[in-house]
Amino acid sequence: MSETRNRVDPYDALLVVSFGGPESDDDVMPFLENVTRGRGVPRERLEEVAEHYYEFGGRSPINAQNRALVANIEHLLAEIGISMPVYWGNRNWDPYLADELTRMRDNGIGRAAVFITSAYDSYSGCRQYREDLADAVAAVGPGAPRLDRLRHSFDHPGFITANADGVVGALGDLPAQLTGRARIVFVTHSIPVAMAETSGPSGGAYVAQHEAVAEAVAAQVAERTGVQRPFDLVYCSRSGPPEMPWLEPDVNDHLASLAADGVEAVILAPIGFLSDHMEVAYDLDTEAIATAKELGVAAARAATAGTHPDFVATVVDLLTERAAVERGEDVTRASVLSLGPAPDVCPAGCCPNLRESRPALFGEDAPPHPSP
Ligand SMILES: CC1=C(CCC(=O)O)c2cc3nc(cc4[nH]c(cc5[nH]c(cc1n2)c(C)c5CCC(=O)O)c(CCC(=O)O)c4C)C(CCC(=O)O)=C3C
Ligand SMILES: [Fe+2]
Repeated sequence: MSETRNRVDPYDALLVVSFGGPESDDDVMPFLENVTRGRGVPRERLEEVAEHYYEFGGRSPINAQNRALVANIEHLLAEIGISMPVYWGNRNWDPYLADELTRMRDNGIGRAAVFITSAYDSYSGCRQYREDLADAVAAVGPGAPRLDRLRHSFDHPGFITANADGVVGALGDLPAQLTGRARIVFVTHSIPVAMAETSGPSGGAYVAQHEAVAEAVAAQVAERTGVQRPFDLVYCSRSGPPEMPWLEPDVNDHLASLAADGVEAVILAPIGFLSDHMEVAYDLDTEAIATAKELGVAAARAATAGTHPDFVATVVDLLTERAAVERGEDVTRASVLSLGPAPDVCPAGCCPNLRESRPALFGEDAPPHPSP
């Protein structure tokens, strides 16, 4: 059967699943303790990160971004004639996953699609969400909605275009005489090298996916501006104990080496973040921008995919795609990278938890749904 893409059956709802963030000073430490429980993050690192949040009044931008994303998805669904509720739950802060699943159950939601606000493969960006969802479903028990995870969005044309738009927009923020010479510095969250090496179905997916996105975004920017700009992929927000290797170079060190090479202007393009998280607000907009200023390098930050219309449409497209798959139709998957698309269902052992074994949804190794 060929596909019909304006339908969402068999799903009763969409659940947006995110990281969560604090909204006041009093939330900050309990939030950080939730995030780092059992993760071996040194106390000094926690105190340092807490200061970043306090500088912003204890409020991360992430929740407001997610509320806006949900509102935009609801709006687009209504516009294309689909009536479907959209829920939102977080791994690390209110509204928590189990509470949201309980609310869905009470509203009669039997089956829901899950959009995770993380575009790439890694334990932190994929399996950790899947494990926390398995815990939340088990906590709700029989009657919890059945969940299917939408595939990762990194290779979707809407994600690439949203990020290319961000870079083109930021070029306009640089002094006019420098835009032609600006280098694009793509930035993502650093992760432990061991996590990167084991990411995805056969390892190395985290870096490979980011490299492919960087190349595609840079190509689109070149096409639109008529200037072929050099680009790099670098990392921010390193955590963990100092003796543990994490992905490098750090964005600040990289800016110093670019300055030493005579680079006069850069665009910081946070392709690793779907919206303006604290890493973007602090590590890039505050810290890296200050580093660039000290070095005498002109710098502007590209917008994240956020609520860009093409990205909102990406979420809805992934939803209608998966719904068609579940109805047994043959689907065409929008994908612009030679790597993609990522699978709907993760192979067993994909993005492993290197610390302990926990049940995770959405994989060939997923536990059965609690029976009624
Ligand atoms: C790959 C990745 C993503 C992208 C995928 C995704 O989006 O999920 C991501 C997102 C986020 N990370 C976030 C915040 C934090 N991450 C931390 C710690 C860590 N992140 C890691 C990786 C990632 N993190 C890792 C390997 C650690 C070390 C501890 C561990 O192995 O788990 C810590 C502890 C303090 C510190 O160590 O920095 C905090 C506070 C927020 C919310 C920001 C806000 O409030 O706006 C978001 C969206
Ligand atoms: Fe993180």
